[in-house]
Amino acid sequence: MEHDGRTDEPDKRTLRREFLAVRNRLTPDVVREAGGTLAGHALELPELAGARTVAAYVSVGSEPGTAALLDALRARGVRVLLPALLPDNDLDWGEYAGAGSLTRIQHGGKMALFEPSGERLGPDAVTAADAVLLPGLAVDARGMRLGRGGGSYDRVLARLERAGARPALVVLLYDTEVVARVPAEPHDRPVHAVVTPSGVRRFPGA
Ligand SMILES: Nc1nc2c(c(=O)[nH]1)N(C=O)[C@@H](CNc1ccc(C(=O)N[C@@H](CCC(=O)O)C(=O)O)cc1)CN2
Ligand SMILES: Nc1ncnc2c1ncn2[C@@H]1O[C@H](COP(=O)(O)OP(=O)(O)OP(=O)(O)O)[C@@H](O)[C@H]1O
Repeated sequence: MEHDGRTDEPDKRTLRREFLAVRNRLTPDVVREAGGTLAGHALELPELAGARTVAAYVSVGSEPGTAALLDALRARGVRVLLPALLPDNDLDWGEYAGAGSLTRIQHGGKMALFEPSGERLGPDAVTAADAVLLPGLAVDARGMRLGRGGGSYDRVLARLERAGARPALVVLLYDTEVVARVPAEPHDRPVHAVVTPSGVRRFPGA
């Protein structure tokens, strides 16, 4: 296993590759079923029960499915914001207006994403969210999240902090992705909870 030379921990790049390899072996049925179960748990979170605006994302490939969750939130009357990737990996935002309102965008060599086709609200729109649902590849006992490596959500979290916004931060993962420890850098910020198909785990120190 590769190391970053500074600690005993495997580096982020190595870990991302390992977690992605496990995800890529999941069948479409497992991915869909996990999404349905996960949506049920997420919808019971008190942080989401009172939320008027939720920043979420449209899952792709073998990410735990978010389609059921997005539609359930919208049916509740929640304003759901979805990200659109900018050239520098920062995120712009637009409102979710149903599955038909999404456009598949291939960003060069990066993964293809489904983005809102309506009005763009600007990167600061996320500061209006009462809860932010984050993608990731793993989370540890402190709530530190291993992301995809683009730094998109690191920027979102930094922007929330600058604005003095304190939304609930919830990462959506598979059970095997909740681990003892992931490497953390000074810019990394912990999340408050993780939702997996088996339930919710909170990180009180976050
Ligand atoms: N479904 C979904 N939507 C999402 C994310 C996500 O993880 N999942 N994002 C999460 O931030 C944001 C998009 N940010 C991204 C940033 C970088 C790459 C990217 O470069 N991907 C390449 C190579 C990564 C690498 O260099 O290792 C790839 O996936 O092949 C993709 C998305 C917003 N939307
Ligand atoms: N606030 C920020 N503004 C600009 N770049 C940042 C910020 N925070 C982190 N970065 C940069 O983003 C890159 C990716 O960081 P990191 O490896 O922690 O990604 P990640 O947390 O796994 O990804 P993501 O945040 O997209 O889920 C690093 O080069 C890092 O320096």
